[in-house]
Amino acid sequence: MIWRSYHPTHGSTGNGAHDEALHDRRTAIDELGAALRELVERATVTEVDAETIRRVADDVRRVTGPLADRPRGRTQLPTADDLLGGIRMYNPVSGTGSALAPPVRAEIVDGVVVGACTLGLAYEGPPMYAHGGISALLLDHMLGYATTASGHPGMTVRLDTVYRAPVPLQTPLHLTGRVTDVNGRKVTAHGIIATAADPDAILVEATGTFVAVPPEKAKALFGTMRR
Ligand SMILES: CCCCCCCCCCCC(=O)SCCNC(=O)CCNC(=O)[C@H](O)C(C)(C)COP(=O)(O)OP(=O)(O)OC[C@H]1O[C@@H](n2cnc3c(N)ncnc32)[C@H](O)[C@@H]1OP(=O)(O)O
Repeated sequence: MIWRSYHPTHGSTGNGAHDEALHDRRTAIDELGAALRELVERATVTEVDAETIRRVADDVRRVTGPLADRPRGRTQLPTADDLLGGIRMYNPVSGTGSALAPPVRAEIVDGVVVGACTLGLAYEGPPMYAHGGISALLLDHMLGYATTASGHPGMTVRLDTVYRAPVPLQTPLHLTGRVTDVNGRKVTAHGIIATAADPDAILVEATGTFVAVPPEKAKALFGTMRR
């Protein structure tokens, strides 16, 4: 599974009408995701008065009503996703439909996953800097992408994170992830977060161990999943 951002050419089935409807749905999800992220960031940075905040809260509750019509449960995959094709619209790191994702844009360059994102004030931990858990989240994602892209997908069983310097908010970031060792079912990967302006100065780095899930475990964990 590769958690990449959606692009219109991904996941083509050869069925024109179906592909067009799917593309339209994914584009709409992209648009809603962008609007939600803007809402989250504006709600975080605003210093308007309490009356305005209450009015916006009422408005938001009202406009989200239509989305409640056809909810899916945890065993049902989003119809816009293509799990095996690596399209996860709501992934909380890279999903363009997610209100939680920065989102990270990542690609593979010479066998290394290279990512970019900018974290807004919604991700704040220490004043002006990213929450440490967010850095770990981004790195888990980068390492998971690297292990999957290398042909050795697995689940994280361990993530060792070293915080060398705070990660600044509202600053373009540079992220990497690469596989460093494959030993049977166990894969080790390493990644970093730096600023785009100074990509060699490591702010946070992580080493992760990923374990391939054997078929019987996969059945127990994911067997109830349906499209
Ligand atoms: C339909 C498609 C869906 C596909 C869905 C794919 C989802 C991808 C998700 C990607 C990334 C995530 O966020 S994953 C989410 C966070 N991670 C999780 O929730 C994983 C929770 N952990 C687990 O469920 C389990 O540990 C498994 C299933 C991963 C592995 O269990 P297991 O099969 O019983 O493995 P086990 O025998 O214990 O260990 C195998 C080897 O790994 C080593 N090992 C185990 N744990 C550790 C550890 N913490 N640190 C070091 N090494 C460890 C063992 O010593 C052993 O080495 P040796 O004796 O062989 O030398």
